[in-house]
Amino acid sequence: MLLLRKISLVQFKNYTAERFEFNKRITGITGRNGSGKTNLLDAIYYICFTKSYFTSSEAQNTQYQTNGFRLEAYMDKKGQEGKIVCTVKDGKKDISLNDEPYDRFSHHIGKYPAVMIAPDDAEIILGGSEERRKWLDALLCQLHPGYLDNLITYQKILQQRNSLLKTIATQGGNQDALLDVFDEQLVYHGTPVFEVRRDFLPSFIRQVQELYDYLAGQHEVVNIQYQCGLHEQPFNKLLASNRYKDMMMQRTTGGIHRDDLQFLLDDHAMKTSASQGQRKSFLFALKLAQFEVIRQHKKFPPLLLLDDVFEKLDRERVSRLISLVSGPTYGQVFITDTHAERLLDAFKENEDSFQLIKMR
Ligand SMILES: Nc1ncnc2c1ncn2[C@@H]1O[C@H](COP(=O)(O)OP(=O)(O)OP(=O)(O)O)[C@@H](O)[C@H]1O
Repeated sequence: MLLLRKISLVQFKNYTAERFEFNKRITGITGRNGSGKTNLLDAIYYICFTKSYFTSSEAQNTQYQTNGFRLEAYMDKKGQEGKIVCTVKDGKKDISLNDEPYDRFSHHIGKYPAVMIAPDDAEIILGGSEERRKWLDALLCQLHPGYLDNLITYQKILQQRNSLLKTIATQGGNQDALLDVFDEQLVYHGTPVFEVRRDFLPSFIRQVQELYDYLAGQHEVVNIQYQCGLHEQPFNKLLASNRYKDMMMQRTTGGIHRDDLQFLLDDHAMKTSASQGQRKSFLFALKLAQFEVIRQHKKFPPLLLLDDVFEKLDRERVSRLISLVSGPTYGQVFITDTHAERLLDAFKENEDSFQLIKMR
């Protein structure tokens, strides 16, 4: 079992200095709008992923008029204590586990897995392909240790290749040899990313379907299609055949950075055809299936962070969700709501494992 025992937040968003202790499996967090419920979930997400769920800007995570923040958390993973400290000061970020600083933050990710379900998640369906890649990558890097390193290196090489393409366009000259080197590196780091994405989806979609049917209370066929140029040809061939076009466009037009996922409901694009309720059910199914694969892979349940679910789902779906997450396969759950009574009522059958935190 993975349990977050306590966390302290200093100058993190609206928290000047605050400590929270968690002694039950399920923690309800209540308080008025803007009182910091989501920010507390985000701090928990931060110590698991070394970054905020909501923003990549550390300035936005830092309390206004200050120059940094500090998060300190104590985790219990299968009986072993882990002290995680994240600090950002004057733009410099440090993360340590049990007082050992990390050289690369990517090495922390996956050690303390978590799944967040938040209102903005609709962007996974409605937004651009980047949103879907971000979601998939955040999941896969918790399962495959080398995945994130490959992805980071791939992005760096991609940037270098794109600036070389710009230089060629403005200054001319033959840079085929250097492009060959970049291509080789893109293939080396990009192909394993493609293979992990491709192999992951078929079994994942079965879990999404099961959860969708359960939450929606009816059967509708959902599907995820993985769109990638590497289905048709190996990466080196794709880059070679695109080279002329890339030089014209001054950017790399094919590769795993262009991948997308097509979400389907009864064979129609979810983005344009599904109702709001169907989209919400799908998103929850997607996130809970994510939870399930991580649980099976790690052999313990990740933390589950549920933000504002009462506002997002109708009563029936909420009660199915609550009975699911109260069940034995779930671990520590954090759930926010503006109404304390609604939380107490939802978990009244689990009151022995339920703790309520009230924000001031
Ligand atoms: N960098 C920051 N410095 C100080 N305060 C911040 C910062 N970023 C956000 N806040 C404040 O945090 C508050 C929002 O907190 P949060 O989103 O956690 O509220 P909430 O309790 O989840 O609200 P709701 O019920 O509306 O979802 C706002 O009052 C906002 O001004």
